Amino acid sequence: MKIALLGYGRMGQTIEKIAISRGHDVVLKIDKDDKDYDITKADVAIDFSLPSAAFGNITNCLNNGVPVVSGTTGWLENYDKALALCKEKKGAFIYASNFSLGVNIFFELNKTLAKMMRNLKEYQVTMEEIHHTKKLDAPSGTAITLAEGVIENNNNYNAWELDTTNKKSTIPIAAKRIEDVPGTHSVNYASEVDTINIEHIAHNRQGFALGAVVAAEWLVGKTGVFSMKDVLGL
Ligand SMILES: NC(=O)C1=CN([C@@H]2O[C@H](COP(=O)(O)OP(=O)(O)OC[C@H]3O[C@@H](n4cnc5c(N)ncnc54)[C@H](O)[C@@H]3O)[C@@H](O)[C@H]2O)C=CC1
Ligand SMILES: O=C(O)C1=N[C@H](C(=O)O)C[C@H](O)C1
Repeated sequence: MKIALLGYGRMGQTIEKIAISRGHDVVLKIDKDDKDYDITKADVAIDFSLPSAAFGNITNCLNNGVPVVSGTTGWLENYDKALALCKEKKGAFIYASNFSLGVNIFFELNKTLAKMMRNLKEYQVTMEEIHHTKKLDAPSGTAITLAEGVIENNNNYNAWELDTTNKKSTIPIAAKRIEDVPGTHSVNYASEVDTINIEHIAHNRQGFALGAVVAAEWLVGKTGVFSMKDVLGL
């Protein structure tokens, strides 16, 4: 497969190594100063760029009939427009806040736990995410997906907020920034007598990168908007 990398930073470079090891050709490596390139050289594009750049990159792919996988976080105010464009152009698109197999299993575990806690009013949920100091967005896309997973499955909660909140129906998300941490997420249900805690710790970026390449392999030849749940059959 001919792959275009849109964003050649920490993730773009990790994805390149994994793509090559799986027999793919990286035909374009696009970063912030690359403007005039022909995206149709690629069979599929993988976007890990910046919150401010992702929507433009996705739009360019969909307008040119190139399937696109995006892992960039912090651009979701434009997500519905990307879906509409994908439908209009009969294109192929996957966004995931986290492409790792482990986190996608963790997402399902989070939803199951949220259902189990529905009638247990003595517990209050909080979330924490820890990332490296270069991260631009907070809370992380993964933490937002986790919060949405609780809200959809537990009607004691209807919103999330960064840091603290006074409302019992709002999930507080603490975002910590510590040098070199690839990504740690925890969901905690605390009562007077105990705490139930589930946690995912990424040890490096390999899992995110492998998931993005597997998603790209899966997407080529399909039409529609998909999620990692579709790719992994979860
Ligand atoms: N969904 C997932 O599994 C994961 C998502 N991420 C997200 O991916 C994004 C990138 O993360 P990193 O690689 O760590 O960041 P990074 O800062 O190392 O790389 C981003 C690169 O995009 C470049 N860029 C800027 N404007 C661009 C444009 N118009 N087109 C193409 N590239 C452009 C930057 O110059 C930079 O080299 C972030 O939003 C991060 O939250 C990161 C890891 C996993
Ligand atoms: O910026 C990162 O590094 C990461 N971003 C994603 C997010 O915002 O959830 C995924 C992962 O945690 C690493």
